[in-house]
Formats: sequence, C-alpha cells, structure tokens
Amino acid sequence: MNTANTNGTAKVRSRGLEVFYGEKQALFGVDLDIRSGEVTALIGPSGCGKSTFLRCINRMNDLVDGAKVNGSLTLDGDDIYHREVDVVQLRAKVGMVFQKPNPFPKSIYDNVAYGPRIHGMAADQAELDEIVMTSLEKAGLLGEVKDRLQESGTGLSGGQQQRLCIARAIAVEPEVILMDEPCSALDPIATAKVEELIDELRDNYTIVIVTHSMQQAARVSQRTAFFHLGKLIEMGDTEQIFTNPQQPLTQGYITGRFG
Ligand SMILES: Nc1ncnc2c1ncn2[C@@H]1O[C@H](COP(=O)(O)OP(=O)(O)OP(=O)(O)O)[C@@H](O)[C@H]1O
Repeated sequence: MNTANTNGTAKVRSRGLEVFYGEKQALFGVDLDIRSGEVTALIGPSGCGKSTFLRCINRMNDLVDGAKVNGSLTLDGDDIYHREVDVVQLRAKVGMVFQKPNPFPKSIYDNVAYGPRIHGMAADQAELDEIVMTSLEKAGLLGEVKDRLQESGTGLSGGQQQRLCIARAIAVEPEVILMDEPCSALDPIATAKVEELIDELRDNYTIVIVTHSMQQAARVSQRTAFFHLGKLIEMGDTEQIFTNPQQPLTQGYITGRFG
C-alpha cells in the first residue's frame, strides 16, 4: 500500500481502522491521513467502504445496530471513539451533508438556526440573525433566499436545498465537513454550484467527500483515496492518482475497467 499519505499534519488520522457490521467486515486496517485546508475525495466501486469510513469520522455508525469499530481514529490527535467523547459535540465539530438534500420541514431561517439554538451559540436574536445570514452567505444561498427566509426549506429547488443543508452544517462552526455523494441527486447546474462552493469552503474547513464520479473527484479534491473491497489501496495527490496511479487496481478503476 502507498503510505505517502502519512506525512504532514493530519486533521483526521486513522490507523488500523476496521469496521464490522455484525459478522461482515467492511473495512480492513485502513491507515489514512486527512489534512486540513484541502478536499479529500474517497472513491472506489460500490460497496468498497467509502461511506463506512466517512461515517466513522462523526460516529454515524454508532446508529447502526451491530456495527463495531476497531483501531484508531483521531481528530486533532484526540480519539474519536474514546468513551468520554460527547457525540453531540463531536457532530457539531464534524458536520455532515447527505446524498439527498434533507432540510427539516421548517422555514429556511429555522433550518439554519436549529443547530446554533441547540448549542446555545447566540446570546440574543440579533446574534442568531447574524449567524443565519453569514451561514447562508457562505453557502452561496443568501442572494436567492433573503426575501423568503420564513418560507419552508422544502419548497426550494434540489440544489438550493443542498446548499441550505450546507448552510445548516456551517452554522454550528464545524471544523470538518463530511459529504456523502452530495451532488448525486442534483442536475448539472446545481452540481456545478455545489462544487464551486466546496472549493470556496476548503480554506476554512477540512472537507471529505465520497463520490462515484471520478470527474467530480478530479474537479474538487486535492487528495484522493481509492478503496477496494474494504481496503485503502492508494492515497495521493488527486492529479497523481488520476494520471499516474501506482497500483494496478487504481489504474483499472480510473480507466473504467471495473467499478
Ligand atoms: N448498515 C449496514 N449493515 C450491514 N452491512 C452494511 C451496512 N452498511 C454497509 N454495509 C456493507 O458494508 C460494505 C461497505 O459499504 P459502504 O456503504 O461503506 O460502501 P460504499 O463504498 O460507500 O458503497 P456505495 O458506493 O454503494 O455507497 C458493503 O458490503 C455494504 O453492504
């Protein structure tokens, strides 16, 4: 395996990470470093464990009955799976955006204000307004919704809903944003907008994106990790992975021979 991924400062670091769903092992000894200030893409054929790895980072796998995680996974050097970790706080630090936009059946304003309210981040209404506006702005949505903040979030277009979900994630000031195929339900124009947004956000957040689209990985990420049958096969600079992969399996996947 290529271990060149283990240099530099890692925001998220896994060592020997294994995940089981009951008897089924989904990840085998994954050593992977995710750096801040860049976008890391996780690619590989269906069922290779990309989403499983992603969901470990904010412990979404805790919600799956019978799921078990071995090995080490750290955020800024702290064990994500330590028994004293407050999972609610962890998920505020490590936000998530899902495949299908899933705004709450609430107003646009309340969707974004939800997290800050729960975490008591605003001292008064003016401060909450500020957080909501700034988050919508950062998500590139403010211009489109500023006159309809009290309308339902579910009434927006799919692409707008996804940017609303990104605004909702940003509102609690996360350090890491996990995105699980965030554009797969979007049309090409909405996809382009979300990709542009990912690029803008990478200076301030560590972003990890699972994608089925190699074109998307090439467009939005600086580093790419290729998984196959639960193993990390290769990790490197995105350009290198797509132009000069070191492993035959990576080569086979990116040239469309399987997957
Ligand atoms: N909740 C679960 N219960 C049992 N097995 C699961 C569960 N979730 C995933 N798996 C299995 O773990 C393996 C890895 O799944 P995972 O969803 O991480 O793959 P993936 O690479 O993200 O796939 P896809 O691209 O299809 O989403 C697969 O074999 C899958 O069937």
